[in-house]
Amino acid sequence: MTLTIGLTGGIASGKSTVTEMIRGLGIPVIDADQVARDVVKVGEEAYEQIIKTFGQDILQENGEIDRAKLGAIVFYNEQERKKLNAIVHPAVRRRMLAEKEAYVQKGAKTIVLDIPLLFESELTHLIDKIIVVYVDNDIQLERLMKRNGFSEEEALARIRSQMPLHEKVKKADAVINNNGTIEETKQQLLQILKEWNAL
Ligand SMILES: CC(C)(COP(=O)(O)OP(=O)(O)OC[C@H]1O[C@@H](n2cnc3c(N)ncnc32)[C@H](O)[C@@H]1O)[C@@H](O)C(=O)NCCC(=O)NCCS
Ligand SMILES: Nc1ncnc2c1ncn2[C@@H]1O[C@H](COP(=O)(O)OP(=O)(O)OP(=O)(O)O)[C@@H](O)[C@H]1O
Repeated sequence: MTLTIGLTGGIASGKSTVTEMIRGLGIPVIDADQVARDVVKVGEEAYEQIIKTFGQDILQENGEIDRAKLGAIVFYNEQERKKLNAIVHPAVRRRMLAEKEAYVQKGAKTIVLDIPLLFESELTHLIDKIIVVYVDNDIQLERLMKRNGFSEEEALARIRSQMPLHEKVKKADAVINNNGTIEETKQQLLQILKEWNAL
């Protein structure tokens, strides 16, 4: 039996930092942000639907989707965001399920699915246990502005487009508090994986 762990949190709460650690332990990770990029590549069905819905203006000169332009639309307008989610999420769900099955077939002991919108996009049925990576609001804002070079307004638009982190914490089987140092975060991760016999 494979243990499937869902790793979630808020934007810039530290999911990628934690998945790096998990990969370092030899546990496979499927990254929903990466899958969401793959399913909108030129020629994919979701790519065509995005152009139909948002027009040619959101394309770069080489025909690829201009993510900054699309982000500037969807993170400021809930209706537009819902339209994009309705196109991208079903394709993400299908591919995540297929990738997960491939690891299960190979007999992996543990798999981690890194899904920022785990609760928002109805993917909880894919997993057995949920870890939420938590940070305080002010630290999240500061790290997001620093990492992406966003203004406070740009960062807040993204944070506000997600379920509040304290609500995600209530739905978690385990919480990693990432307010502290990277080492403190790693110790919490190891403790959880040991408790779940996931190593
Ligand atoms: C709007 C897009 C083009 C912006 O791309 P960009 O390269 O700037 O951001 P990236 O994809 O790396 O996402 C960064 C973070 O933004 C947050 N985020 C992304 N999409 C959404 C969304 N629809 N709603 C809320 N938060 C989101 C997540 O925390 C994610 O980790 C892109 O995020 C997208 O296509 N989103 C829709 C698909 C989706 O929901 N992806 C999330 C995982 S399923
Ligand atoms: N404990 C920590 N101490 C200091 N900086 C940290 C810590 N954890 C993460 N960071 C930094 O905060 C930023 C956000 O972390 P990370 O990219 O892991 O978040 P994420 O949840 O994967 O974000 P996204 O949802 O956008 O994919 C990064 O620049 C990372 O280097």
